[in-house]
Amino acid sequence: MGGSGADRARPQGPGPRAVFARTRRSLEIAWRAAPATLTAYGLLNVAAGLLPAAVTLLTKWLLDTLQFGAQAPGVPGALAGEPVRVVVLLGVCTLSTALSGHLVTYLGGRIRREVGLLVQQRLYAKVDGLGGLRRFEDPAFLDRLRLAQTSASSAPEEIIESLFGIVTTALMIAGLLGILVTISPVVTAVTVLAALPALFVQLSLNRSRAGMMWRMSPRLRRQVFYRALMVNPAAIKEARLFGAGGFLLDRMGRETAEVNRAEERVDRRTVAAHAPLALLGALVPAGGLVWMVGAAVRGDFTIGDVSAFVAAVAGVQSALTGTVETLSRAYQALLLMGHYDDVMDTPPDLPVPRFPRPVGPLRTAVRLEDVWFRYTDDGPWVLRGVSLTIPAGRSLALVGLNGAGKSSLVKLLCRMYDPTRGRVLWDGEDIRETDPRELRARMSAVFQDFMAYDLSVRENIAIGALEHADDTGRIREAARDAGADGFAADLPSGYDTMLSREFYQGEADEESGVTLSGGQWQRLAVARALMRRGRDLLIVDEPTSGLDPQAEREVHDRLRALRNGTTTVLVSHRLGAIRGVDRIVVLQDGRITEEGRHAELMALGGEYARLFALQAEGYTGPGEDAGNGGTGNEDAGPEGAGDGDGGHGGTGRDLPGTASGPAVEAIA
Ligand SMILES: Nc1ncnc2c1ncn2[C@@H]1O[C@H](COP(=O)(O)OP(=O)(O)OP(=O)(O)O)[C@@H](O)[C@H]1O
Repeated sequence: MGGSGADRARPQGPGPRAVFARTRRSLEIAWRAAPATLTAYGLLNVAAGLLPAAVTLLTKWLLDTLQFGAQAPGVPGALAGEPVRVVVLLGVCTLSTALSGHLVTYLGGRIRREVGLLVQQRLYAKVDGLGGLRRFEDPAFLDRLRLAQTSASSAPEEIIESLFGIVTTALMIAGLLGILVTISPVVTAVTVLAALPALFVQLSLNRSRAGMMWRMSPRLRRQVFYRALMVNPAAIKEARLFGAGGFLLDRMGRETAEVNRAEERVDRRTVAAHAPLALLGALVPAGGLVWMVGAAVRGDFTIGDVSAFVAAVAGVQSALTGTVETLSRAYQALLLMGHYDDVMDTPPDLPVPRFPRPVGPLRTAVRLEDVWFRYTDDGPWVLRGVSLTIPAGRSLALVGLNGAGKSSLVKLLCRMYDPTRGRVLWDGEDIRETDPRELRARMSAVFQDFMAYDLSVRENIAIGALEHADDTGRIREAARDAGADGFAADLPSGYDTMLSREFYQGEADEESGVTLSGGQWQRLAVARALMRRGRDLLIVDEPTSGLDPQAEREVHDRLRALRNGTTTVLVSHRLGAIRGVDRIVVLQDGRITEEGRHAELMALGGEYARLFALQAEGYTGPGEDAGNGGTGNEDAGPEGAGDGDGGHGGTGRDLPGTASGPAVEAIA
């Protein structure tokens, strides 16, 4: 979050270099996305800029020709005394003006769509390529990313539109002023001078509006956050039970009111500044017109001059107003483009060497060598000098209380982060020397906070190994192994049934989804991991926390069979389920405190034996001294404080009183 407070205090107006760089980037994107459309758009804008002056001039010539015939002053030879030719030209120009407006809008839309697509692709390819997780836990980066997501597809197109808009109005103003100068340099000077205050006042108002929007943006985002909470099913459950709806509504209302007050202040200043400007804007042309008419009556000006004056003054004024609006939009778009640039220029959090070492099949071991890890530079150590060997083909279980560092260790194994100190070795090679994608291709995993995708059952499983997405046999086998085949086959469209908690497309639509239970989602997550069969390392972080006793038994049996020969790292609070692994490692406060087979650790009588005994008491019912009233049993039991992790904990991580779980079987 560092520095964001100070940054918030002022709108970060882009300097000239940033304006140039962002405009150039926008043009480059538009050129990549739609070169022909961009060229046509540019040419049409130039034409649109020149046409008003042409119409004004032709009108003047027409009137002068009607008044003076072939002797009309200033009318070119071919048109002199030829009002029909002038009318035809005037018609062509008027028609072109009308058509060019529509064409510019159409081409602008095309550019917007093409640019939006390209920018979206680039932004999300960048996000996908960031490699690790660190950036996604940095609030400042997330904030920028959110802004880039909402604005990135529109900002480049708006910058281009503004750029061409400014070119158009500049041409228009230059053309009209050119005509005015030929009529009267004094009138021209007065018109320009009268328009300048409006320009400066508008620019200053724009800046203060942009500043207000910038200062209000955290409030706007919090407002969106409260709004989302009020319709989020998970949040609604709690809001209903705790009666927190009013609290959220009140918070949302307060944020909105604060934003409204700030907008109101800027609106009032705008009105106050505009009143004298409007007066000036009306008086100058009116005064000029009175003077022109008087001079025309005296014979100093022709009727064509008067008509050209009226059209030119009105044209210049409206063009200047348009420029101000365009500049204001450009300013906003340039600010937003800055967020996109920031995201695009973010370096990856996991450096990948230019020539990464290939990751071969695991032959000897994965090894952690004196690994120290913390999530932020000033945060507490989560792992403190962990050294650990996971021999190829063997299974290892990580055990420890909540917050001991088990999941963090797993994330280091998958190279979601690099250790702060120490090394993780794959067959002796530091995994920092490898490409994380290649490394992860050698692994499969079920994470504690697994994903539930609003896709079909088939797709939910196939995501584990998309190269086999069409292999129905493999998908069904993975589902069977995870205990998901039974309920999946019974769904309305079997494996093609859409699973959804959010999308609904109407009663008759097959796309509208079926909602699964927490445990069913978890079985799909296990099936997804099992789709990647034959990988070198299988990581299973709390695979059965939401499963019913029967499914838990089945999944553990299957995992036991699968880990035969597969290098496996298993994290579980169900100590009975992991007692069969080759090695159990106890983590306490980021350090390894015990290590060995189940029997060895039980004989040691340390932390593992204590946790195992506590859990056994839970399963054997209200024993003489089981659990209640003991010493700090809220923390001591591995399940005691486990709810709430990753949004999926809490769903029966332990099932006290059930008589058929593997833990019971193991302990009995
Ligand atoms: N993304 C993160 N950013 C900062 N701190 C984190 C992050 N993830 C975990 N931690 C902290 O790291 C410590 C270890 O967490 P970790 O999830 O590794 O524990 P665990 O042993 O897996 O716990 P549990 O049994 O509850 O799953 C905790 O103190 C936690 O608050």
